[in-house]
Amino acid sequence: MTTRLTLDQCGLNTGKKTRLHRILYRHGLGNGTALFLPYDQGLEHGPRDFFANPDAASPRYIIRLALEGGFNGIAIQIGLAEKFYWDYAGEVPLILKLNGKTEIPSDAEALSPLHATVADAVRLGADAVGYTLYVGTPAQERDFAQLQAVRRDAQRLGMPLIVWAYPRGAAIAAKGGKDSFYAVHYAARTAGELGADMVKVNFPHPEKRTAVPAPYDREYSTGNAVEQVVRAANRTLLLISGGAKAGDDAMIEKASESMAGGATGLIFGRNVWQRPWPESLRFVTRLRDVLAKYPTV
Ligand SMILES: O=C(CO)COP(=O)(O)O
Repeated sequence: MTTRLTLDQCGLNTGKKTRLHRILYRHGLGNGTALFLPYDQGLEHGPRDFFANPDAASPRYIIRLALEGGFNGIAIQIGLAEKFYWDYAGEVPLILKLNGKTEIPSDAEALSPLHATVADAVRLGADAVGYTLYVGTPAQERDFAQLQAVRRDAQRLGMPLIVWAYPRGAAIAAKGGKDSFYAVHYAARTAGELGADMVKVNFPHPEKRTAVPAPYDREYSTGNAVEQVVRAANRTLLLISGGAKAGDDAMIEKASESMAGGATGLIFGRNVWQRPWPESLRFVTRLRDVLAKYPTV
């Protein structure tokens, strides 16, 4: 059976470990797994993401979902954190996203600029910070340098660093695309190499494994793809993201395969809040049922 990475194996300083312990064992199911509610899509994709369920345009809908759904944390940008987090402070952990961008310019040379600091996260009572790293774009060098400064502050202030590791750009497109096994596997490794405490990746698509050059075409032809991505992340806890809205059963299968592969948890946004109330809450219950089967021991 696949074992899940424990906090004690992560080599964390006291503040980071305390905060991650709070997230993983004092919230959600309290069994070491994580269910995060991301709500940065209003910036990243624009208001179009709220057309499917207009109620979700209001942070209050998200707050209600986070609380009633028993999430381990919500990931939001500084503006919403400043204006809304106090309404439910302490009841659900805050992951402050430190960088972000709109989808208006093309992603080809994507770099997500910083607009908040680790010190802001401390001031707001956050339990982690989030950083979006684009792996493989021509702007990668500047991205790595920007991440280095965040990593140092996070280390100094005892703040867990969660890296959204997104493969992007023409080079990735030529090697199977951003959801290919190659891209996701490499992105998880990259985040671990650069000092992430937790890494968020897209679900690796096994059927795209062969779209890349050797040795990927033969080395990774069998088994649970998530398991291999978890191994690539080493002592960095791994989260799998939801992606565009899909059917219930497909999402539950994705969640189960992720957890069976050793992921610490799920960070599902649109698939949760693009549903109207109370359908959204019912779907969260199904996700929690999956997590309940995979406690971290
Ligand atoms: O982490 C995420 C966005 O920040 C994932 O969101 P989605 O589940 O909507 O893809």
